Amino acid sequence: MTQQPPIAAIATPVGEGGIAVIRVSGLNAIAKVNEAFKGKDLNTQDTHTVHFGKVMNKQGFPVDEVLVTIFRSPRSYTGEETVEISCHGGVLVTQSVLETILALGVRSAEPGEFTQRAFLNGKLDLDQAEAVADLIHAKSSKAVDAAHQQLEGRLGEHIKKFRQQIIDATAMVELELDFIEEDVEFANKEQLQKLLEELDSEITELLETYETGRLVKDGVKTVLIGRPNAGKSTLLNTLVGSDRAIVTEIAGTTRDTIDADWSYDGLLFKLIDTAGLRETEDVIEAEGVKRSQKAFEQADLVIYLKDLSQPFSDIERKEIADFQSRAKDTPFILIGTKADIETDEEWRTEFDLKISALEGERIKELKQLLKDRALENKHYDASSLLVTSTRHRDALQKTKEHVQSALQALDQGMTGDFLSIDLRAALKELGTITGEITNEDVLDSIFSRFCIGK
Ligand SMILES: Nc1nc2c(c(=O)[nH]1)N(C=O)[C@@H](CNc1ccc(C(=O)N[C@@H](CCC(=O)O)C(=O)O)cc1)CN2
Ligand SMILES: Nc1nc2c(ncn2[C@@H]2O[C@H](COP(=O)(O)OP(=O)(O)OP(=O)(O)O)[C@@H](O)[C@H]2O)c(=O)[nH]1
Ligand SMILES: [K+]
Repeated sequence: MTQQPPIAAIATPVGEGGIAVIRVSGLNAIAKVNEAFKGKDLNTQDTHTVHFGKVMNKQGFPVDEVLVTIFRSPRSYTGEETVEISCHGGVLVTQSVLETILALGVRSAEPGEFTQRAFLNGKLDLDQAEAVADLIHAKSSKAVDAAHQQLEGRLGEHIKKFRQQIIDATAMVELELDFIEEDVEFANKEQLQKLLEELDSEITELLETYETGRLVKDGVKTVLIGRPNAGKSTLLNTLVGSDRAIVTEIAGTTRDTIDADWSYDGLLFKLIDTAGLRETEDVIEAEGVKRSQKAFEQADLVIYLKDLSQPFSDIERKEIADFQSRAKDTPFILIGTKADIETDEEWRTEFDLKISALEGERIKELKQLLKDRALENKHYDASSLLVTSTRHRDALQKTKEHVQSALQALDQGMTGDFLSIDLRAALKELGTITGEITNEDVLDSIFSRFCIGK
């Protein structure tokens, strides 16, 4: 393992806290920190041991009382020699300790640089490094589960299995190339075809988890639409449990879309309250209605709200039917609101649910309905592996295309070298997921998502 020059950063959030941690990793990190440490000689201490002492500045004054943990290479998160300094959690104290270390000739770490080093040192595959960022950014418990699965290497295991299958297929192709004269080709062909078809369907199966994975990781974009005064803002406030959106009896109160995060049963919903739909002369309101339409188009889940205290006009019926058909595969939920107000209207329309946000009627049922519909037709169980990143999905998609192209070549009786080209390309795509094959740009875009100190 080659160790790079040492880097340092505060690994805990900036702010007042009980303690804060400064991380130092790289060549001679222990000796470096030891220069500023008053206590035991850190140079002679074992890996994974903790030591009490003081950090002293160049003028010989104590900066803080600390606990220092040392990790000897390669047994650390980064694989490099690493020191963690736990100091008192004040903003200024923490900054002073960091500056004391930087003054020893240690460079400030870039965002994600520790994890990047862990990747370069083979401690983590690229997909695992990405999972670290996902874990940190996770906003729901299902997103945490998915990131943990990936961090544990579950995606990597699948990729490694696919790789082995392709290598096996390549070996068969090459065998055929060697014995082309001896007519072993035919016996092999069926076996090879079976292997590639299996691979194709396994990749497809993994790819199919992406739709769920995306919802779990990014949240379900849930758009509330309907006529002015239908009760959209009231419902949003009821769900999130605070007065996020302004509610008044004036139709046309909500002028712009309003976003609020709401979690239910481990799933994150990104609720979007929209301006009530109507023709309007008001330019601001008209722009709001335009934005409502846009939000609708990007939705993962649509809730159309209809005020049950108002008669149902034909225009409204048409509008609903229109939205429903435009929603296509996006789940569409029709909710009757203000069920607490009596009406003698005969409802010819099937509502999924009739609620009263004001009285809290059937809100529990609504929450469950939202969750069920959001994940309908999507197999989800907490232990299953999900593809959650577009980068992985794209690479898997390309792998699949190469495998299919190999199958086609086989079917058309093309020679082995054609198959080899496809198989090699498939292998390369898989390698980009785990990071065996990568480039500067990909790494930059991945690690720049991290915070400093990770
Ligand atoms: N204080 C602290 N807490 C932390 C981290 C850290 O770096 N420091 N982590 C960072 O994100 C996570 C834990 N990840 C870690 C992964 C590996 C090793 C490590 O020392 N690995 C050695 C030894 C393993 C062993 O003894 O079995 C190794 O891999 O060889 C440490 C932390 C979360 N909590
Ligand atoms: N009785 C009753 N009134 C409700 C209920 N939900 C909302 N309202 C009232 O209906 C009016 C409009 O509610 P909003 O939540 O502002 O409706 P909106 O659909 O967001 O309205 P716009 O911003 O105009 O699009 C307010 O006076 C609410 O108090 C309900 O369940 N029952
Ligand atoms: K209103």
